[in-house]
Amino acid sequence: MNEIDSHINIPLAVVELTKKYDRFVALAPATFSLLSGEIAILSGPNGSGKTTLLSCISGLVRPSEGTVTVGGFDLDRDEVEARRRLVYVPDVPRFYLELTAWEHLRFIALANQADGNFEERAEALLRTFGLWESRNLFPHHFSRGMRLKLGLVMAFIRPFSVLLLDEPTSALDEEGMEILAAEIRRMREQGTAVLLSTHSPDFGDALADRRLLIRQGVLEVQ
Ligand SMILES: Nc1ncnc2c1ncn2[C@@H]1O[C@H](COP(=O)(O)OP(=O)(O)OP(=O)(O)O)[C@@H](O)[C@H]1O
Repeated sequence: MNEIDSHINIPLAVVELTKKYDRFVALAPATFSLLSGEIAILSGPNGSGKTTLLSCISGLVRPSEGTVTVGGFDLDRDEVEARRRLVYVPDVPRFYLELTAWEHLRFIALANQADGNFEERAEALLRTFGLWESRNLFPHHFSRGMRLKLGLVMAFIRPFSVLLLDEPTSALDEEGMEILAAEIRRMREQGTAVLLSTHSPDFGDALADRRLLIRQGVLEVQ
């Protein structure tokens, strides 16, 4: 394997990623990479920088310095290609007021050219997460847990090689956590790299191939 191939085979590479708000350092230079099929659990106290790290990697928040490379594509220079390979589920997913749950899925699938077999895949995912009966409702009428589940289904309806999840367990019941853990294990088998923040030690222990710990913006890779 040459140098370029080995680089492309690393789904996620983060180098010296830094975020400052004025003089406050929310994320000190952070460097790590994830291999294909690797699950990394990100933990740390409230306000330590977990969401900041995930949102900088996802491209939602612009870092002050550093690079993010997804499947060999630089998030800054090749944004479209990098974003095609990466999906981010925030702890509080946002929805369009005008669209039902089903319409959200169709919209995401179309936008990502992932409409092959759409109806079958959407039904299977909605059933898995217990949202099939609610598919024609508007997500702003959903409970917090249902919203998170729809956020997950919206992410999983299209292809990706890197999955970022911000505290998915905070809104899920016991059964929801088991369903999510099973989905994540299935993705690991398919080679997806997963970075997941959680305050739940049990959930993290059940899935972790690697641990990332963040304290006061300083990332420690274990
Ligand atoms: N837009 C912003 N402007 C200024 N400071 C911010 C901004 N966003 C985040 N911060 C600060 O950055 C720090 C890290 O916040 P972050 O949301 O990343 O923490 P977290 O580890 O995800 O916390 P929690 O576990 O409570 O969700 C906090 O001190 C927060 O106040």
